[in-house]
Amino acid sequence: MLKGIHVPLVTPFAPTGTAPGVTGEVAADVLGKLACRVLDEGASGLVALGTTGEAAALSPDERAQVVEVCAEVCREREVPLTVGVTGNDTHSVLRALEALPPDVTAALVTVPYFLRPSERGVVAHFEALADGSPVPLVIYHIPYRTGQAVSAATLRHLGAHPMIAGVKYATGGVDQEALDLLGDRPDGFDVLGGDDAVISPLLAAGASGGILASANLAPRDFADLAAAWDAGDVTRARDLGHRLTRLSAALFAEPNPTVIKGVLAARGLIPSADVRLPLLPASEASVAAAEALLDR
Ligand SMILES: O=C(O)C1=N[C@H](C(=O)O)C[C@H](O)C1
Repeated sequence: MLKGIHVPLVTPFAPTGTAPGVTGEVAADVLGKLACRVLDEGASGLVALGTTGEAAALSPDERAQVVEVCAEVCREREVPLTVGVTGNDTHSVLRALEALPPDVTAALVTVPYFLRPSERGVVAHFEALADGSPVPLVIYHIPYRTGQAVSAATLRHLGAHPMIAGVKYATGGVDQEALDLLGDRPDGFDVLGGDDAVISPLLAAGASGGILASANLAPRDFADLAAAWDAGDVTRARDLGHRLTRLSAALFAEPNPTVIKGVLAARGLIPSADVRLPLLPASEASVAAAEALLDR
């Protein structure tokens, strides 16, 4: 269901010029333009309310506004819209899923964080969500943030549920569990890379695509990378992959999405590089280093 490169859009804010970490309102018109730009350049779909979109720092009204803007663009372009839904208690996540507006293709749901339930608890959580959700789920597996291990066997078990469409796999590398999962995944269950710097080897190992913050800046290159691995064009894929890994490392030199917003603002694509507390804007040096790689 979700192949290719899906872009978790940043949330652009109107400039205030007050204090670092304090921003103006969501620049909805600019968000719409960013959405069109990444799709024009080859992205397969959009992700609203990802970590990159600073979802946790948006008010409920702002979250609804972001989803509305993205949904309108996805509707016009007939591409999938995935919406991030976070939370670590089953009932409130289920309520949030039930409240999703129409036009949402899938919900990106984080493995319950901080609580560290057993893996059986994780399975019970996702089965309860999948049984009640109006849209298919993509499991967001990011153990270095959630503190929760989930094995390939557990993901494979969950992937057999008809309402669990895939996993955004972000364990920090291409580990044995990733290869185990990619070597034997349920029919119709997509594995999407979620660690930008290792997307190339994950695609080489058989991932269906990626949800990549770096694609806010280089959508065409990431789309080409996915297409090259898909077509078996190993020489091109390796070359692109090596270059994009360096770019992603530079874009993640400071907490995401601060460097990406710095570069987007420097290029006039968003009105300010502002991020909301507890994030602080990236340093000029990090933005300049990323820009230099992007220019190459
Ligand atoms: O917002 C997302 O979705 C992503 N967030 C990750 C992060 O902030 O660590 C990075 C990934 O590229 C996509």
